[in-house]
Amino acid sequence: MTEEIVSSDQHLLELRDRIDEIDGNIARLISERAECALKVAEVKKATGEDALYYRPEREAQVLRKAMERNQGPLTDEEMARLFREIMSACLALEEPVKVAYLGPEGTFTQQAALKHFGHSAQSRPLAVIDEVFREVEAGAANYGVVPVENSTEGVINHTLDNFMTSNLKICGEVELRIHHHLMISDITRPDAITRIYSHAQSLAQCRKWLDSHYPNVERVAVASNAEAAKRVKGEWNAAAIAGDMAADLYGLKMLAEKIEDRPDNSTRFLIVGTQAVPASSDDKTSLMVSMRNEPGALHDLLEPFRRHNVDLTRVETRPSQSGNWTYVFFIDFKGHRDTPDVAAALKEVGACASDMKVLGSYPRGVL
Ligand SMILES: C=C(O[C@@H]1C=C(C(=O)O)C=C[C@H]1O)C(=O)O
Repeated sequence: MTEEIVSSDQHLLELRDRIDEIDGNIARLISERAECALKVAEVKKATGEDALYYRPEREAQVLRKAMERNQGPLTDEEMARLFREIMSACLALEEPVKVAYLGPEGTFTQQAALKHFGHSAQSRPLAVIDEVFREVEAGAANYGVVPVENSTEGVINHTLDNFMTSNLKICGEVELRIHHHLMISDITRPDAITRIYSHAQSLAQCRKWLDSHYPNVERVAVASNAEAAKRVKGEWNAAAIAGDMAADLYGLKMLAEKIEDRPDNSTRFLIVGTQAVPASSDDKTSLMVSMRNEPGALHDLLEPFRRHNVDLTRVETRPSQSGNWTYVFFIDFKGHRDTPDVAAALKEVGACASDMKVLGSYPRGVL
């Protein structure tokens, strides 16, 4: 018995010694990698004032390689997440990247910003989507993160409409699985809830769950689900629907977890900036087009994509801001604008459109 304990203790010590040794090696290699990144910064600086330190296409390639190389036991996603943070720290050594996101703190957009840029980025919450665009246009932030579509509730019109007046480009996308929880504060009486706060989108994504569990409770739409979490702090008869980050931030208790109606509920976010991103070999392009209001216009618009084998991933229509009953199409497709098939399709669409703007070619979301 005692002998067994001694030998398992001994085994544990040996394994921990081995882990210490491996950690030493990892630390040395990470430092070596960071030295390399600093040298890359010098090369970039030599290109002049407007040197671009953050390179979305290269980061996507590094993450994809981390996943391809992985042989377990960690999952590919877990491995990529670790590399995400290493790169984030290396980039911060070159030049800390400044990111504006649709706040306040604790929103899913903040979670998306962290997922895309890692924790070494300097991030700043802004109150509305327009402000995120303005902050990047003014150069106060290098990039902005805004939601663009939800798998249950559809498009976020405000984001699309901003592209009609803004010159910003899309530099990346990030997808996030959205889990909503019903949460309460220390003073809330669970049996006396008369009001549930959340963002309108989140209330809509949990509509069926609310209908069956809280059919007679008032649903109050507020500016964000972080704001909902904040309000619940001081109310004994209210609950909020929000995500994990908001619960942590405001120290709330979960009353029911993962209450979204669809288990695959996810939101896609865009990274907006001023740079044109080179091809990463697995890219998407977003396009904004207006057509003359005549028969067959939509067919003429889509036909070149079919002919050049370009795979459309999304088509949205928004009323144009220049006249009644005229429309702007937002089209996403696979491929980079510099590749021959995409370039040929774009040229033909441009010839029949009354107006066309390529919003950006960017790496497909990796994580
Ligand atoms: C090191 C570079 O700069 C940044 C940091 C990267 C990294 O740590 O791998 C990758 C791309 C850039 O955002 C580079 O451009 O290669």
